[in-house]
This record gives sequence, C-alpha cells and structure tokens, in this order.
Amino acid sequence: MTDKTEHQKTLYDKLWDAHVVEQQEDGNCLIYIDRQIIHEVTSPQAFEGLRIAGRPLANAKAMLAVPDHNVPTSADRATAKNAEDSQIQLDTLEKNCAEFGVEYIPMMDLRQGIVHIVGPEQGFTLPGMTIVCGDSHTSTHGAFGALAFGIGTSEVEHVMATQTLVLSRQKNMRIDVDGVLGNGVTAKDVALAVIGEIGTAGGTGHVIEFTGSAIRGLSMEGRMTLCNMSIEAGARSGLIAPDQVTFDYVMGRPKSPKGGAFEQAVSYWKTLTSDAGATYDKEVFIRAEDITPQVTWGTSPENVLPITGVVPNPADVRDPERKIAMQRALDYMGLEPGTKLSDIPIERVFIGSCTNGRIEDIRAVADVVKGRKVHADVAAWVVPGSGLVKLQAEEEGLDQILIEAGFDWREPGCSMCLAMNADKLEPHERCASTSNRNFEGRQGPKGRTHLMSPAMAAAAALTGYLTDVREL
Ligand SMILES: CC(C)[C@H](C(=O)O)[C@@H](O)C(=O)O
Ligand code: SF4
Repeated sequence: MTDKTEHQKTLYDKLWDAHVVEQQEDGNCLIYIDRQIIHEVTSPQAFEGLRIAGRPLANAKAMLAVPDHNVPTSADRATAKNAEDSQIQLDTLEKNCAEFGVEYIPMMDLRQGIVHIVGPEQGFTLPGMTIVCGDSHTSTHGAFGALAFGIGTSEVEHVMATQTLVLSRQKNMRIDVDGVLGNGVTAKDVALAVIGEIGTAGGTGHVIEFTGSAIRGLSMEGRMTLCNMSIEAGARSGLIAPDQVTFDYVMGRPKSPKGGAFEQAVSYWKTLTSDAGATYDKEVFIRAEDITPQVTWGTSPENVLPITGVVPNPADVRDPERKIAMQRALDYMGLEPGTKLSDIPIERVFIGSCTNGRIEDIRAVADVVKGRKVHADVAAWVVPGSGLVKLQAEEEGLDQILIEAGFDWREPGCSMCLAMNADKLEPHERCASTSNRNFEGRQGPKGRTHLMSPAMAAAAALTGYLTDVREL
C-alpha cells in the first residue's frame, strides 16, 4: 500500500504497482510474474509437484532453463564423470523441460552458463519485468530496472502453475554513490564497501535502489555485479533505473524486442525511474572517492576491509556476541589479529561466478596479468560465466594471455563459487575469489575464502599474497 501520488513513486513502487493482480485484505498482493529462469538445483520438486497434481505450466514460454551449479568445468566435460547426485540433478532438469515444454539450454550449447549471466545475455531479462528464479542471486537482474528476486522451491512451483506469487510489499531503500571511482576500484569494491557499511542485515525488508553518478558510470556488467550482491546486504532485490547503457546492452539480443517493438519498449522503459519527489524509508550516501579496493578477512561478506588494513582484533570489540563471532571467524580463517592483509598468502585463485564471470571481469584480469606469471605456489582458475563470455574472451585473445600467465582456462558454470561438484578447495586452502559468499565451507569443507574484485584476485595470483592491485 502506498499513499504516494502518481508523481512521487520510486522505481520499486512503479514496478510493484504495474504487476499487482489483486490486493489482499492482509496487505499482501498477488503479483504477476513475467519470467522465471530455472536451474537444476531448485526445480526438481517443483516439477514433481505439478506432475503429482496433474497441472500443466501456466506459460512455458515465460520460462528458460539452464544447468549451471553441477556441470563439470573441465575441458572434457562432455564425457567427464560427474558425482552421482550432481548427474541426477542435471538429467532431471533435461527430462522435466522436455516433458513440460520448457526451453532448455544443454550443457554443450554455446549459450550455456550461469542462469544470471545467461538471462541478460539472451535478452530474456528485460527492464520493467518481474523476474524470479529459485536462486538468491536473482537480484542480479535488477541491474536492468527489473524487479527480480530469488524464491523457494514451493514458490517456483506456484509460479510454474499460475505465473503469480503472493508477496508482501518491501520498504524502499536508496544507496547513493556519487563521484568517480578511483583507479583499481570496481563495482565489486562498491558492493563490498556497501556491505561493510550497512552490514549483511542492512537491507533486510527493503528493496535497494542504487543511484548516483558513480552508478550511472558503471557498465551493465558492473551494475549486475552490484545488484548481484544486494542479497548479501540483506535485500532480496537491488535495482538500477534503466538508461541508455541498459538499452544499448539489450538491443539486438536474441530474445529482446526488435524494430518498432523495441522502440516502443524503450519509451516505456524510460518511465522507469524514481520520481523527483519520491521518498525512501532508508537512505545511505557514499562518496565514490572514499571507496578503496576491498577484501574480506572473515566468514561473512560484512567482514570486509580496505586491502591497506590489518586483521581486526576481537579484543577491540565490546559487544560480546560480536567478539565471539569475530574470534570464530579468525580461527576458521587461520588468521592472527594485527596481520597486514597484504601479508596473507594464498594458494588458490577463483575468477568466475554470477558476480564476476562476465567479459569485463575477464578483461580486467587479463589487463593485470598480461606478460606476467602466476606465482609458482598458486593454482589459479578462470571460469567464464557462460559459453558466450568464453567465446568473446577467446575472440579477444584473452584466453591466450591467461594461459600464458599460468591460469587454468575452464568451461562455464558455478564451479568453485559453491563447490557442488569436483571444483573445490582442499581443507585449509586459502583462496582469493571473485564470488559472493565466504561462508564456512562455501568453497569446500574447511576452505578459506577471501572475496575481492577480479583485478585484485589477479594481483593475488601473481604475488601469492592478498595484494593491492594499485601497487603492482
Ligand atoms: C543453489 C542455490 C539455491 C543457491 C542460492 O540460492 O543462491 C546458490 O546459487 C548459492 O549461491 O548459494
Ligand atoms: S555462481 Fe555462485 S552465487 Fe551464482 S548462482 Fe552459481 S552458486 Fe549461486
């Protein structure tokens, strides 16, 4: 419910109002869902539910399926032996899509990749839409000015059956980043700095709209990185108003509107901005110049500091709960308070994931490592976010730069972002990673993850330590 007049809506208000099917007495709304993307992990029970109920899909054309979490990323993926449970999930997705008539992008298709990279690439993700997926990082698609959020498996089934969801309206939050980002500072650093500032619960109950000149200055790739991590700041969705950068990205994609329909769409999309008089429930202002290259030291994305910092000391923390959590994180990470972050050695590097597996990310890595060598004690991987990202990188010769530097150039998938298949850290291995979660065991049992930007991960690969990319 909103009292705002037609002229004082936020972008979120506009997207919400445009999709309300029915207002319920308890204040919740039945919301129309334009599109659903599915992967192999959270769709099997949903399909099974439909099968048992004897229900068809409400609109198979509103769905797109792609396997990503469990696919092997080794060069021999077509024949590679997968773990049995991984293979079952992959086979089940393919079978379900054939049975229910859902478009399915197979593993060996050039378009295969991580759902949140494939949707935008294919023009399946468009401004103004409501987009869901049984995956928390669906927030990524908010970079297009779409209302996009992750849902649970029972909701996946509900959308399959009805193309709607019952939702409660979120509050409006605005994070404004104004100014110009410094050298070596990227969208990932903005995301980590925001989480450092507001905490992993800072956005709870809110949809975050990112505004300001530094946000406008980001490419679509950067905007996706930022919205991707809104979920790590507690918000289910992130939003950026669409502009010319968005329209240019969307134009000519396989599934985007063409010709006159595109022009018409753009004139609607141009209305998708927060009105000048619109108010937010919460506002945060950050100066772009204050953001430096960030790295995490602990087991939550909010355990983040500038690379110039030192490992914090639990003794300096008053709150007893926070003190215990910090000590636990340091024990898990095998770190001593006071250690300079740049003195922490790493053994693995993972460049990829739906946060940083796009072409711009791979270019940034190639830029840093060109003509240099990965440190002898480091095993470094680049896992492109999709087959199309991989192809583009190869056409630009980036794969050669990376391979010559000593990187392993792999096939697309979620891979070591969450270690659902063979791609994982050994216990106690320490990894510079461009992914989004550093939880205990996230990249493998007892594995230790430091989150950072692609350029920073590339710098770490070269030196064997967490490294300030600005000083290379
Ligand atoms: C497997 C999936 C449900 C999960 C998510 O929802 O995010 C995964 O993608 C992750 O990043 O942890
Ligand atoms: S790349 Fe990582 S965060 Fe993204 S969908 Fe896959 S597992 Fe989740």
